[in-house]
This record gives sequence, C-alpha cells and structure tokens, in this order.
Amino acid sequence: MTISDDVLVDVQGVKVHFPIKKGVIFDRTIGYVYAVDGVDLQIHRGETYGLVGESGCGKSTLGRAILNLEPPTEGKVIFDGTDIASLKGETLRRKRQDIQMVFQDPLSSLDPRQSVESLLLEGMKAHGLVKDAKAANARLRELLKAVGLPAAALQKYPHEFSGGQRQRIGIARALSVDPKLIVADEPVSALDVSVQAQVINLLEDLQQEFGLTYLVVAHDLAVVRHISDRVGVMYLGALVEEAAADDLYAAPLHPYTRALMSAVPVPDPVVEDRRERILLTGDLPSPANPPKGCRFHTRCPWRQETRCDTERPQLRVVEIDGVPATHRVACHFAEAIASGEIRPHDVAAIAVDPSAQESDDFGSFGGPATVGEVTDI
Ligand SMILES: Nc1ncnc2c1ncn2[C@@H]1O[C@H](COP(=O)(O)OP(=O)(O)OP(=O)(O)O)[C@@H](O)[C@H]1O
Repeated sequence: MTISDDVLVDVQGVKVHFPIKKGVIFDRTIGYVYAVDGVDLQIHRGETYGLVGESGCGKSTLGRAILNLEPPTEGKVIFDGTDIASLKGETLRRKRQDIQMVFQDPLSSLDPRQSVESLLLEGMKAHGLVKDAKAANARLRELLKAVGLPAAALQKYPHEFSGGQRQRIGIARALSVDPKLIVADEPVSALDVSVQAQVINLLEDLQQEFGLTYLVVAHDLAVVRHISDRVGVMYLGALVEEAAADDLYAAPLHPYTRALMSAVPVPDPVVEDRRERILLTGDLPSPANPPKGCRFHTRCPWRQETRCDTERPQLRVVEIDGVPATHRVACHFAEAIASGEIRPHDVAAIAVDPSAQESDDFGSFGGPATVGEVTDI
C-alpha cells in the first residue's frame, strides 16, 4: 500500500487525566488516573496505524480523544487540518461524519430492536445523506455488498446473525456515512480465530476500495502486525516505540517491546528451541500512581541508575546502523542496549519460561508477562 505524506490525524501532546473523586456530598478530587500522559503521533492518509499495549495502558482513551469523545486535558488533535476541540454545532457534526468507529463487541453496539435497514439508515439520516427512498435503498444494498452480506439481511435483526456477520454490519454502519478515518477498537478480539482473518481481510479490501485511513487499537500482536503499516506501542499512558510494522517486529528496540515480542513463538523449531524470553518482574503499576522517570524502569531488566528513575525519556529517533529514521523509541539507552554495551542485570529474568509456551494467550498483551529475544539485534 502507498502511504501518502499527507497527515490526516495529528495528535499533539495529548493528555487525558480522569479525576478520582471522594465524598458523598462534596465531591473532592483526591487524585488523577493518568490514562494518556503526553502522546504525539501522526496518522497519514491511507495508512493503517496499529496501537498496541496491555490492558489499561490508555489505548482506548487515546482512540476516544481522537474521536473527540474524550476531551484532552492538555494538547490537541488536529483532524484533516482542523483542531477538533474548536468545532461546534453544524461544523462539529459534519466533522464527526468523517470519523467513524468500529467496536469490539458488535452485539452490544447494535441496538437489538432495530433492523439492519434501520441501523444503517440511522447515521445516514443524521448526516442528511438520505435524499429519497430509491437512492437510499440502492445505497443500503451497495453497503451490504461491500461487506459481503446478502440484501435479505436488511430486514433481519442483530441477534439473527453470527458474531462475524454482526461485525460486518458494524463495519457497514461505519461506512454508511462515507468517513475518512475509521477507529477500530479491538475489531476482531470478540470473534472466533477462524472468523478473525475474514474480518481483517474485509477491512483491508475496504481500505483499498474506499481510500480509508484506519486506527486499529488492539492487544494482540499478531492481529496488529497483519493489518498495520505502522505500529505504536503504549505503556502506562505513553508511546514507548513507533515504527513501520515490519521494522518493529524484526527489531524491537524498547525493552518493553522486546519483552513482548519474545513471547511470540517462532515457527522454526530450531530457532524456537533456542528462543530466550524475558520474564517481566513486578506488576503493571497503576496509572493513578505511575513511576517517576521512565515509566517502565520498575520492570526493566536494563534499567540504569539514576537516569532511568529520574528522567522521563522522550520518543526519539535512535542512531543505530540500519535502523530507519522513522523508528522512534522512548529509551535513554536504546543504542547501548542494542549494541550489547549494557547487559541486562536481571539475568534470571531472561530465560525460557515453559508456562508461556503452553498459554493460549501467547503473543498477546493479555498473556503471561514474558518477553523478547535479547540476542537478535
Ligand atoms: N471514564 C474514566 N474514568 C476514570 N478512569 C478511566 C476512565 N476511562 C478509562 N479509565 C482508566 O484509564 C486507564 C486507561 O484505560 P483505557 O481503557 O484507555 O486502557 P486500554 O489500554 O484501552 O485498556 P483495555 O484494553 O482494557 O480497554 C485505565 O486505568 C482505566 O481504568
């Protein structure tokens, strides 16, 4: 796919902090959940940007901030050249048409009392796209054809479909208003594995056909790798690494990403046998009380005193031979770790963990806290 240089979404220093309240009569703010804490990223027209990270790292909140459903505490989102927070009334309504969402669970996002026809017409009516009955009917049939459903589906209700078919309806609904960007939050994680590939292929076909741009939020590394042109990895509200999907999977540079990648099995049995894994120690810290300095330092096998626990690293281009300038990493010591100059001091944390091999969640962020090949760079 050709990705244009043209930026459709420009996320600038976005923070979303949720107040933690206490008290029955007088609500007192006693702290904040730092769900998104200073993210800069750009999504180009026609590309698929995959946002990955374990549960609670803030990826859905960032997606919602891009949709203008969660106003940023700080920073801004420029969509198609306009700061979406500055829009009101009719202009906001028109801009909303350009950004649509596909949800994880189509059953809970589709009103069970509405037929498919009514579900699809709803958005079109709200955006003034229904001129006359004949044209609307033709458009509905066109939409169903695009997502691979028969015209007879129009008269049916969500419960009459399988999970994969319901997700197709959700996608048709998003497409019905002719959007520029689709934010898909865990679009296949509620589906059977056999159906996941079909829905991913459908999303890819539709992107080609309609020139769509996607932000795909997911915790599953395999799904993100398959669908994305570029990938951003989030940890505790921050973007820790961003690169073209192939570059990131071939050579993850941030200790967290390396750890995650090492949990993915290699199809070659010889390589698989020798594969080292990094066992991340400690729990994921609370986003209400994130560690100072580098947020990952409390679990990082390569952490260095005192810089890692005092100074927060910026997302930056690293200077490593063969690593393109499009690969950005938020680690003070990415170069020294890659060259082997800094060795992991928690050697015990890097070992083959047999339990990880048996896990069903292998290769997803929801799986065991094992991580990365450390000798491959
Ligand atoms: N409306 C809210 N009020 C308070 N805290 C919230 C709110 N929405 C999200 N959070 C908190 O913000 C943090 C980030 O949540 P978010 O849903 O963005 O993470 P996520 O990476 O998408 O996780 P998941 O994959 O489980 O959805 C979590 O600690 C969550 O509990």
